[in-house]
Amino acid sequence: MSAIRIDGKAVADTLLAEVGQDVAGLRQQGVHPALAVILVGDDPASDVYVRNKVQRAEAVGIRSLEYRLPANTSEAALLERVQALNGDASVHGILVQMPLPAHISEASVIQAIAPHKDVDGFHRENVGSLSLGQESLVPCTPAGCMRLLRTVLGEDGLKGLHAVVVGRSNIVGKPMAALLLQADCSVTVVHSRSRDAAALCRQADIMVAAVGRPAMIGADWVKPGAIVIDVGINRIATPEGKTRLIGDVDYPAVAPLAHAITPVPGGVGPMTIAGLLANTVKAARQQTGH
Ligand SMILES: Nc1nc2c(c(=O)[nH]1)N[C@@H](CN(C=O)c1ccc(C(=O)N[C@@H](CCC(=O)O)C(=O)O)cc1)CN2
Ligand SMILES: [Mg+2]
Repeated sequence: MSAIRIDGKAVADTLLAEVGQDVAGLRQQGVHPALAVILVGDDPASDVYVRNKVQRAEAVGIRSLEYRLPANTSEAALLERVQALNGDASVHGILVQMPLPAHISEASVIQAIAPHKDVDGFHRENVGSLSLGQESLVPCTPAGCMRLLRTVLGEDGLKGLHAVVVGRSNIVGKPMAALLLQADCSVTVVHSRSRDAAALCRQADIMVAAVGRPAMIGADWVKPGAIVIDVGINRIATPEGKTRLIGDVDYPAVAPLAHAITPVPGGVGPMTIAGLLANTVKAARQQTGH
């Protein structure tokens, strides 16, 4: 039996429809949610993500402000832009597209965003609230993974399961582990220094792969019947001289033994932008008391 293919595009479309209704309701009450998106430099993938964020925001009725700054923008100039947006009460969400050019400290920029406008959920105040199980703006990709898991397992279906997160990045691995723990999973985080990573992964009822290494997770890493969430988005060359996207999971090898699995593309990726817009609405509500 082949696995359930978790359709992230369909789940994201449902979330976007909910966000659209929330935005319409807020606008009737005189609140127009607004998202500022800042891109520094001309990385082609970032350019596409930013364009998609702005288009999707507008499609659900969120006002978007787009700032495209040259690659040689100084850290001071970027911080100045962030401070100006922090002080603008008509802007509810601020997002700085990552990665930033090497001469700019991502950490400094993230900490400069007002926590209540930090719709990526990367600021230490939001990270701290998440790990304490308190209300916060949650990073969009891990929040999206949780929603996909609940579509398969139901609202309470994660309780007591063993979840293994592969990767310990600040933007996916760590917040993912915190969210799974909050859902009453037993959580293991596997990383590049873990001893016998494959054996740890084979214990997983739920596996979330977020390492950025194409097809690293093969069939011998996965317990039959596991639910596999693939966060990896790796662009690889094809023999025909083109490129294509693949995940961190070897999909053709793993799908036959998993209970459910996300494809790449069309799995976790679409949830990221939908989650961002949901966070923008949440931020607008919090800031306006609606
Ligand atoms: N400030 C941020 N920077 C980055 C984030 C983030 O959440 N906040 N995440 C990634 C990039 N990203 C959004 O910014 C992102 C990545 C992928 C997708 C997506 O929809 N992927 C599709 C495939 C798209 C394609 O064909 O290229 C999929 O997986 O189906 C959306 C958003 C790093 N930076
Ligand atoms: Mg993301």
